Amino acid sequence: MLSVLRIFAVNHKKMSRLHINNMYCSKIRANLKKLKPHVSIGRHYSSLPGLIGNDIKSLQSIINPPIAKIRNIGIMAHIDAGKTTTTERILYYSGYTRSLGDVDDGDTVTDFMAQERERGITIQSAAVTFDWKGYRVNLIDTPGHVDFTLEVERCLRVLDGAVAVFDASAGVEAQTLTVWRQADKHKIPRICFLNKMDKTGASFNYAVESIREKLKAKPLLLQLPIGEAKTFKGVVDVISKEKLLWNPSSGDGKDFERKPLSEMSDPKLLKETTEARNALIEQVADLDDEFADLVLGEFSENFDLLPAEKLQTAIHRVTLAQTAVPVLCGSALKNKGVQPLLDAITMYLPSPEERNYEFLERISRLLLPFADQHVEIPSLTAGNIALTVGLKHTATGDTIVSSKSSALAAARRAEREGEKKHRQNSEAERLLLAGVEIPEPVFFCTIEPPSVSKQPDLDHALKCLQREDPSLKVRLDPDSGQTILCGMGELHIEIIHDRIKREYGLETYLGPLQVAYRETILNSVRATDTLDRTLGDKRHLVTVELEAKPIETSSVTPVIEYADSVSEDILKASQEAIENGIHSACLQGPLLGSPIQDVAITLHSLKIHPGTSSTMISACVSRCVQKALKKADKQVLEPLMNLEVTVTRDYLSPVLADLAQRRGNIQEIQTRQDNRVVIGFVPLAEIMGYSTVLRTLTSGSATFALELSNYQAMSPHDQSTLLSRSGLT
Ligand SMILES: Nc1nc2c(ncn2[C@@H]2O[C@H](COP(=O)(O)OP(=O)(O)OP(=O)(O)O)[C@@H](O)[C@H]2O)c(=O)[nH]1
Repeated sequence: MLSVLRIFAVNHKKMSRLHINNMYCSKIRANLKKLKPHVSIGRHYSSLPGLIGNDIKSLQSIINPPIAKIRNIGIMAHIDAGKTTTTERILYYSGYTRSLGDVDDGDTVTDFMAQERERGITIQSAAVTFDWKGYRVNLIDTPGHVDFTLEVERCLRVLDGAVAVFDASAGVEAQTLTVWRQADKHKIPRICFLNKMDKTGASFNYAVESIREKLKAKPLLLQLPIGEAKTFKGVVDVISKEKLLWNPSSGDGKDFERKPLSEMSDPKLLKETTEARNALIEQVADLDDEFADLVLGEFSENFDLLPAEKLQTAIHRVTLAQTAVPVLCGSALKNKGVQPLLDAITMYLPSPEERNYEFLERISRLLLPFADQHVEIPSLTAGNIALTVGLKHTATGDTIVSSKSSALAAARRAEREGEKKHRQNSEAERLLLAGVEIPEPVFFCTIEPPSVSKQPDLDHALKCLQREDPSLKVRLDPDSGQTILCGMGELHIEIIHDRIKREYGLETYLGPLQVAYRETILNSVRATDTLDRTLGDKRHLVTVELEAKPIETSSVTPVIEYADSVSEDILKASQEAIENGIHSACLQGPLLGSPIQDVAITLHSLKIHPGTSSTMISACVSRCVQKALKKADKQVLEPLMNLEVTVTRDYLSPVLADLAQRRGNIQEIQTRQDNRVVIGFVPLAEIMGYSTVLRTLTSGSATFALELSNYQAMSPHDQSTLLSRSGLT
C-alpha cells in the first residue's frame, strides 16, 4: 500500500535562515534541559507546543495527537477582509501569543516577511500550530491579493477544511470568488466568518445573501448578530439559543458571557432565534437523510426538544459533504466572535481521516512551523502539517512518498488506472494529491545583475525563488541574451525584485514592465522546407511539408496532427524531434515574438536521409513552421482582465470617465451600501499603475481587484498602434 505524506516543500530561499534555525533549535533543546518555560520570537509568545515540559518526549506527545483531533485548515478571503487580524486573535485566545498583533502596526505573527509588514498585506502563506480545547489545529493564513493566487492554491491542496473570511460590509468580493472556486476544485469543506460586523455599513443579511447568490452556496446560519456596525455587541448561538456578549471593559475580548435567551429579558431576540433554529433544522434535514429521519420521527412535533449535539453532528456531515456552509459572524478587530469561530472549526470541519487520504509517517528531518520560526521534531503522525529541508529536487506541487518502490508502485497503478479510463474515483487520484495548476504569467520585464560577475548569483536566486513559486517564470531572450522575469502582476514582480535584494543581497535592475501578448493566425497555410547540411563526413538531409491552421483551444500548446501519408516507421523514430521542433517554433510568433495560441500543425510529409541527427530534424521542422506562420494572416491577442472597482458614490463619475479612456468595457454597476461596485473588463496594457491613479482620483477611498479573464483579439487600429510603438512596422 502506498502512503502519502503531506508536506510542503520548504522555502528554498530560507536555506541560510534554516541554518540559523537549526542553531536556534539546538538552543531550544538546551533551554529545555534548563526547564525554560518559553521561547521568545520577537513579541511575547507563550510556550510553543511541547516546550513546556522538560524533555523532547513531552513535545512528541503533544505533537502526536490522535488523528481525529487534528484540524488542518486554511484562512482564505478577498484582500483586506481580515484574515491576518482573525489569525492574530485565534493565536491570542488559544494562548500562543501574549499580546495582540496588529496589521496596521506591522507586528503580526503570520505576516512575517518584511514586505508584508511594510505593506500590511499577506504575500506568503504562513503556517502556525496551536491547540484549542483538546484539538490540534494547523492553520494557514493565505494571501488575498490576486497576484498571489498560486500561493493560495498550493496551500489548499494540503488542507482538510477552510474558513472563508468576508468583510460584512462588502459581502462576496472578486477574489473571494476565485479562492472559492479553487476550494471547490480541491473539494475543501468550508465555514464562513462574516468579519467586520462593527464597521459602518456592515450588514449580516446582505453578506449572507451575497454568499447565496454569488457563491451559489447554501448558508447555514449558526449565529445571528446582536446589533450591527456601531451597535454590534455580540452574537446569538442559534443552536443553543444563548446570547454571547463581550464584556466592554475587557479590552482583549477574552471575557464574554454566555446566557440563555429568556422570554422575560429578550422576547424579540428569542422569537427570531427560535425561527432561525427551526429554519436551520429544516434546511439540514433537507440535505441529510439520517437527520431527516431523526427529525421526522422523534421531534416532528417540537423542534425545541431536539438535542444540540444531534444538530451539530448533522451540520458536520453536511459541511463535509459540501452541500452547505455554516455561517458565523463577528469582529476580529474589536475582539468579538473569534472564540465561537474556533469552536466551529473543531466541531464542523473534518479531521484528516475523514478526508480519505492515506499517509506515511517518517522523513529524515522535520520541522514544526510557527510562522517564520521552526522547531525540529523527531517524527510526526499522519494528518499533520510540517516542513522538511534538504529535498533538492522537490518543488511546490510535488507529492512526497515513502520510498522509491512505493513511488514506482504508485506510477504503475496510475498507469493501469489510466487504461481503465472511465472508472470513477480512480485509485491514482486517491493516492496522489492533485498538482497545482500554474496560471499563465501576464507581465514580464528584463532583470539585470549589478555586474556580469554577479549573473551566476542572480541565476541561483531566481532558481530558488522559482522552486518556491512556480507562478514566477524565468527565461532567456534568445536575441539579446537578457534574463526575463514573467509574473502574475506588477506587485508580484516588485516583491520578487525586493526579495532578491533582501534575501540574496543582490541589487538588480528591472527593465520596464511589459504585457505578455500572444499571437494567432487567421487562415490555413502550407509550407515546405529542406535542410541539407554536411558536418564532418556526415550528411544531414530533411524535407518537410506541413500545414498550420487556426483552431479554438485558448492554449499556447499547439495541437499536432499527422497525415496518413507520413510513414509509421519515420514517425516512430522521429516523433519526439518533430514535436520539439513544432513546440519551439510556436514559442515565438512572427509579429511580436510572443507565444502562438490556437494553432494546429499537420505534418503532411517528411523525408529523412539516413544518419540525419534528431537536432537537424527539429531545426528543419521548426523553420518550416515559422515559414508557415509568417505566410498566414496574423493577429495579436492581448490579456483582458476582469476588473472590480469599489468606490464611494461621490467618486463614481471620475472613475467611469477614466475607465472609458482605458478601453474599459463596463458590464454592471452594483450598489453595496454606500458604495458602488463597477464590474467590467479592461485590457491589461491599459491598467498598469492603476492603483496610483485610482488613489489620486478617489483620495484613496476606492479599492480594486483584477483577474485574467482571457486573451482577446486586438482591433486592427490598436494592433497597428502597438506594432508601430514596438518599432515592428
Ligand atoms: N472595522 C474592522 N476592521 C478590521 C476588522 N478586521 C480587520 N480589520 C482591518 O482591515 C484591514 C485588513 O486586515 P487584515 O487582517 O490585514 O486583512 P487580510 O485579509 O489579512 O489582508 P491580506 O492579507 O492583505 O489579504 C486592517 O486595517 C485591519 O485593521 C474588523 O473586524 N473590523
